[in-house]
Amino acid sequence: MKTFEDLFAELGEKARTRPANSGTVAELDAGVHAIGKKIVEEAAEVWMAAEHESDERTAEEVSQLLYHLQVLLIARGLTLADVYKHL
Ligand SMILES: N=c1c2ncn([C@@H]3O[C@H](COP(=O)(O)OP(=O)(O)OP(=O)(O)O)[C@@H](O)[C@H]3O)c2ncn1[C@@H]1O[C@H](COP(=O)(O)O)[C@@H](O)[C@H]1O
Repeated sequence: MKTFEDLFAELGEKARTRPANSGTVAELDAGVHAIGKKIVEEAAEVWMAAEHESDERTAEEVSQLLYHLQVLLIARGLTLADVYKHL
C-alpha cells in the first residue's frame, strides 16, 4: 500500500523527470493558482462526502485532497519536513 511519503517521493520524481503522460506534470505546469483552486474543490468534496456519503467515498476524497496538497508543496519547492516541523 502506498503511503503519504511514498506518494510525495513519486511526485517529486515526476516533477524531475517530466514524463509525457503525467497528470502531475500537467498540474505543476498549470501553476500555483490552478493547484490552489483544485485544493479548494477537493476540500469541498471531502466535506460533502463526510457529511453525505460512505466511509469509502470519504477516504477516496481525502486521498485526492492529499494528492493536490502534495502537488502544491512541490510547486512551491517545499518538502514534507517543512510541513512536519509545524505538526
Ligand atoms: N493519487 C493521485 C491522485 N489523486 C487525485 N488525482 C487527480 O485529481 C483528480 C481527482 O479529481 P476528481 O475525481 O474530482 O476528478 P474528476 O471528477 O475525475 O475530474 P476533474 O474534473 O476534477 O479533473 C484526478 O482526475 C487526478 O487527475 C490524482 N492524480 C494522481 N495520483 C497519483 O499520483 C501519481 C502520479 O500520477 P501521474 O503524475 O498522473 O503519473 C500516481 O501514483 C497516481 O496514482
